[in-house]
Amino acid sequence: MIKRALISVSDKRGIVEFATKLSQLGIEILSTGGTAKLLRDSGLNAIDASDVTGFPECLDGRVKTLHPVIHGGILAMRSNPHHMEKIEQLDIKPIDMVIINLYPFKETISKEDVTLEDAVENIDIGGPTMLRSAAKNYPDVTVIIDPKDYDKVLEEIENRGNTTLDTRYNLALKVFQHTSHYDTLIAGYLGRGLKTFPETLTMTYEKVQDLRYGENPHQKAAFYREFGSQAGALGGGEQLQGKALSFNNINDTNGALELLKEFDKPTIVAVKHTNPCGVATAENIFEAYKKAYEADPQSIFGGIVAANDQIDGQTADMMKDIFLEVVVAPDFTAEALEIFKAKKNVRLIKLEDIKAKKQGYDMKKVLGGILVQEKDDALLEEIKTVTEKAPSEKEMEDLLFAFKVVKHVKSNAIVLVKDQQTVAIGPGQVSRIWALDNAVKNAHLDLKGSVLASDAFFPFRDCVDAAYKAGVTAIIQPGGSIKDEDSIKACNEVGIGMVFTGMRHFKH
Ligand SMILES: NC(=O)c1ncn([C@@H]2O[C@H](COP(=O)(O)O)[C@@H](O)[C@H]2O)c1NC=O
Repeated sequence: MIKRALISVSDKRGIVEFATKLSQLGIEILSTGGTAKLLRDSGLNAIDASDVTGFPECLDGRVKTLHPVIHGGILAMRSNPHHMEKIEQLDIKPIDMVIINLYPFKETISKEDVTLEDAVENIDIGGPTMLRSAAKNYPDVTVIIDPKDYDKVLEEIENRGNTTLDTRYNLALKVFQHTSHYDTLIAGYLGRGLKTFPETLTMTYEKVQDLRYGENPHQKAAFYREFGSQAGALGGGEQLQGKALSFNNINDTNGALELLKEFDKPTIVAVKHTNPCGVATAENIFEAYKKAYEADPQSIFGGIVAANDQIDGQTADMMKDIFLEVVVAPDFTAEALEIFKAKKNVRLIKLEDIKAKKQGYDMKKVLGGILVQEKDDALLEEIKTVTEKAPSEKEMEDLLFAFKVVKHVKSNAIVLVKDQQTVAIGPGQVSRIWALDNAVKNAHLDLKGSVLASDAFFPFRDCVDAAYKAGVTAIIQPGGSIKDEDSIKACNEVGIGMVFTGMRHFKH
């Protein structure tokens, strides 16, 4: 039977209605300062926690409920005669239900002008302490952290005088999930800007949505977002059309966005299975799309297209000729939206700040652990010409374009570019020459006069020889192989200009 409840809430929405029902059910209500006042002002009979503890609330509310009379009342195991004898001796009365929500720490640190003092003052101490006491003693105590649970709990009390053990267990679990989320936000805020990797790593995410399935239909999945600004991330976008995003849509679109952020001029990135299949820069987004499409008209089918400028009617008109899973852009003209109406299955995402770069770490789940590293947000250390011939200015522009793209292709990766357009991409091979051979073999455009980028050094001269055969005139690569001289010699023999960047970009 629930006889006494303690209510202490920061977010007071719905609490008067809930407390009124509890009161009508004959449950005695204890409460803290602001909550008690609200309940009394609403005509309810609420006993101040300070009257129960015999201690006034003090230190600007830092100490209200931190007292053995409160915690003994919550923690005493009703099935343990020693506990019950003890609390009786100490004149502590059981508290059977605890209804709490915490100081708004997350909302406070979300404010742009938040000060450290403000944030610290919004770290709730007494609330989580009571929540933990009540959740630990779930066999006897009902604990509510979420107003969404008010109705279910009321229904059970109305029907049987108490909640079920099952409900109390689930509410307790919810509490520990909530308090660990709350504490992780605090640790994250206080540790913000630290460049070291902490001894223990706690992360917290909030569910955005359940997904229909994961990478494959037999895998269940959900999408979670991290705390903080979603600027430039998919979570900050607005879906204008189409079915809900799938697991693969989110993963692929993310891959497209990361690559797109390398460019300022109007650029299109088309992605398939997280690898780019066509990337192009042009004077406007239509020309860029045309070039990205022509780079590989086969693979773009069913792919993801990301644009860093508004999609207009002309571009939408061309896009509608094939099936695309997702089109993400900072905006769409009214004409473009009208055209896409005929292609209901295309998911359109408006992401205004698509160029915004994200800080933070990269993480990769491995069996039994997680790898954490800084984001790969640099491009190169230097540009050093290592051959007799230096690349021309135009070749240099294309080399840099190619190096930006190859950075985002799964290793081993080779990218060929001509006129700011990928003309061949060789992703994810276990041998570098295979990546090059695949790129050349599957190219849709003429490779004569193209330039080549490699994500890591050439272990042998074979890549230079194959590149020359394909029509490549200049190469960009990190350098650093003990056989660099062999590749340089191969370039000099055929008049290819090669530059080293001093920076490798493996991506797996
Ligand atoms: N210090 C304490 O003993 C204490 N006990 C409860 N609180 C919190 O005080 C808030 C409610 O305060 P009020 O009822 O005065 O508006 C709740 O968010 C509750 O979690 C406390 N405040 C923070 O630590």
